Amino acid sequence: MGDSCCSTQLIDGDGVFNVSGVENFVKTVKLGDCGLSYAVVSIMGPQSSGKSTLLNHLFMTNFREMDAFKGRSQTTKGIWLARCVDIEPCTIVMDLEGSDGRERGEDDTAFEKQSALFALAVSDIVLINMWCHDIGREHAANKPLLKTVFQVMMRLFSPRRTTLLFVIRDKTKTPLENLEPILKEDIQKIWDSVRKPHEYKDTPLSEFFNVEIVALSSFEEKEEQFKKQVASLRQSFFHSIAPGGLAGDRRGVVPASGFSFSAQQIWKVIKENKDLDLPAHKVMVATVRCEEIANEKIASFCANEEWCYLEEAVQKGVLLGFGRKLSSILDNCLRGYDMEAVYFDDGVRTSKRQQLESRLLQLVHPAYHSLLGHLRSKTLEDLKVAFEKALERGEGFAVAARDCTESFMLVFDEGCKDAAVEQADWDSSKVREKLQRDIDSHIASVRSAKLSELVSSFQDKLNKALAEPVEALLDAASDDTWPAIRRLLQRETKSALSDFSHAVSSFNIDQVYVEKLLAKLEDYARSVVELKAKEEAGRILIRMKDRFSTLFSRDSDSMPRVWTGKEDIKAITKAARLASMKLLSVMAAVRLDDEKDSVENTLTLALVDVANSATTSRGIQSIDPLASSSWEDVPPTKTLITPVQCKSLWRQFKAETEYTVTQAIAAQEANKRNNNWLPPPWAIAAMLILGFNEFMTLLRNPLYLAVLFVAFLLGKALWVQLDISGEFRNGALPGILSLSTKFFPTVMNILKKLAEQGQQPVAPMARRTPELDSKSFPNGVHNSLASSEASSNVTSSDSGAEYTSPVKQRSD
Ligand SMILES: Nc1nc2c(ncn2[C@@H]2O[C@H](COP(=O)(O)OP(=O)(O)OP(=O)(O)O)[C@@H](O)[C@H]2O)c(=O)[nH]1
Repeated sequence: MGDSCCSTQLIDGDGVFNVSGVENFVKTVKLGDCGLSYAVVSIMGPQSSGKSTLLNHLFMTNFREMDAFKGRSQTTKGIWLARCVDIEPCTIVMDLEGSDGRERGEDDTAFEKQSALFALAVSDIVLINMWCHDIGREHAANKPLLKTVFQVMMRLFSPRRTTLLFVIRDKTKTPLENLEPILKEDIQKIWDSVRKPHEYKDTPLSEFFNVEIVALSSFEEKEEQFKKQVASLRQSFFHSIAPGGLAGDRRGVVPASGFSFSAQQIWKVIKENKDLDLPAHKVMVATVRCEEIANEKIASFCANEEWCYLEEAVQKGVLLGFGRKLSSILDNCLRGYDMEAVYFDDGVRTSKRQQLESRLLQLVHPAYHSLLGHLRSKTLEDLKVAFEKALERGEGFAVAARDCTESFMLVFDEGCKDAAVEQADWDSSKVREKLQRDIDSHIASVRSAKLSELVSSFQDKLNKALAEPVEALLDAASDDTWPAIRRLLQRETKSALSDFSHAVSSFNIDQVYVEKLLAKLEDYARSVVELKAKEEAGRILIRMKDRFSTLFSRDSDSMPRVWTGKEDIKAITKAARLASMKLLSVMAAVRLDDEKDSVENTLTLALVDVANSATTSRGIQSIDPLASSSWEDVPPTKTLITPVQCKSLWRQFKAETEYTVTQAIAAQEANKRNNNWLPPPWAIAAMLILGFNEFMTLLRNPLYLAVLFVAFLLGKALWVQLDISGEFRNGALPGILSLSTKFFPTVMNILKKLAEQGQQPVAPMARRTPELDSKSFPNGVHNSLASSEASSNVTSSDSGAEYTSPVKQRSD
């Protein structure tokens, strides 16, 4: 109450619109907040007809009035604007420059027409100020004005009814009831005389205008009455926008916040002398204003702290309650728009709202998208951990995979629900599909890792179960070797495959793949055997030699052989070689498929029987069956040792075992020689019979006996000193040569020692007698005794030697 307001010039005398002034005015009187609840009043009338005076009394404004004492000259130039004080709803009033202005000259009616059109376009109520005495006058001052008003009204295309309130000034004693018909007749005449467009030809005046008439006493002469009448008139402006009020027709009213822009545009169109299509104008104003409001809302949304927080938070990770919070901010923003744009054209408002909404959603979509991205990756990471734990707990792979997938897809769906913005129907299915794909690929990779782990653990088991037994079987190399290996392979493979099938059943993988894995495992088992066989084949020569020397050097009870001379070395050698060849034939090929081959026959024929055949068919060129790089009935993939390799191996084997046989033969011969030392028994018997007399003589003669004893001692000393048995260990010839060089020095040495001992005194000799046992004997005796002990130890402990030298045994 009681707010007064300075008037603002809306349009100056030169027709320039005061944009900033009006905007300022709108802000000051808070017109923008009024929506549609406001009324615009304007006043037209001849110059100096007391318009400003009337407005100031009627609305308590402060338009400039002419000083009564200075005479009647123009005070109001252009159009002025003020807010009516204390009138509800908010009413603004425009004071127009007086018509028929002497200042502009008679012909300058352009501004008059323009301002009249402007007032009609903008106002709900137009006051037409006229002198009472002009009523019924042919050349009344207001007639051209009215004509102008009616003419321009046709150009507004306006569907609204404007109130024309005729204010009759300086009323006379003639009652209004008498004046009113005359005035209405005048008005009708003017209306009729106005040229109308075809469509309005028969349109009655009442369709465009609501004509009201009021008469006031003279302000100058009857001021009190004037004031009373004005006060009464003021009452009609209260609630003027209510139906039936002076501004009751609200059609086409521009919302208050658009008033400034609307007035500006209307004036622009009028100045350009174009037709003023008010409905189109209204849409245009609505479009511009709604756009402005939408822009303001977007700007305020961008600056919204809560939104800024959300936007920043979703860059870092998942944010709970995102959808709810964002929806609420968006809702506030849209509601703000609705409130401000509510009075603008429905169609425009709605479409601008949609645009605003889609712009806002566009603005927030990246945040939503980023949130979904975080949600997706977090869900995937959580699934990985949970899946790993489930597997560690021992859950079946397929069950764990299904459960984890289901539960984490549900978590993702919940997250999507939480992130969903009410205003948008964004589709999260693409992200969901991506997550599903990621989960599937993770599970697939874990599955393949677990399967290969499983496969390799079974391979390890197979390796353990097969490698060593196969090695042992191959080492034994007999006719049953390969059948035994086949049985072993079959048994172990069967058990491994059955265990593997059971283990793999929890993976729920398709049967074809399972078959593939089983086949892989089966192949692996075979490959273990094949590899082992190959490895053993690489050591065949050592194995053959081992076997040979074992069989050759030990008897059937595994006792070391002593080559006494009775053994059939040839037969033993043959048997040992045959056994070694058996090894070769077993190792020559991999025989996992129970097929028969002729490797052994070929080898026997070519290697063992070759001597026989060579002797029998000497001179006849026979084809060597081993002169080939492949066996007749063994495929190359299964061949471990080719025939030609067998041949070369056999040659090497024979060469390297030759020495052992030679040694054995030598040992046997040496043994035989040792056993032949005494003459044959018949010779001993003959000697005893024939030499009986000499023998008896010798026994009877102690001197002969002493000589014989000394000769024996000398002989024994020579035997020991020369180590005759040792010298003959390496053969007869080297022994004889060695003995011949050592014989004389040794004899001399013994004689010298005897001579030295003979010269020494008897007493010391007698004293030293006890030591003689240990020192007077040549070193060789002790050495021989010592070495005999040592060698007996060696012989007994060195049971693993290739063979025990019979020569050595004899020396003991
Ligand atoms: N006779 C008469 N004179 C009046 C009345 N009211 C005001 N006047 C006088 O008319 C003169 C002009 O008054 P304004 O109110 O300035 O008239 P106006 O129409 O606004 O004038 P312009 O703005 O120049 O067109 C002043 O001297 C007033 O005292 C009235 O009711 N009767």
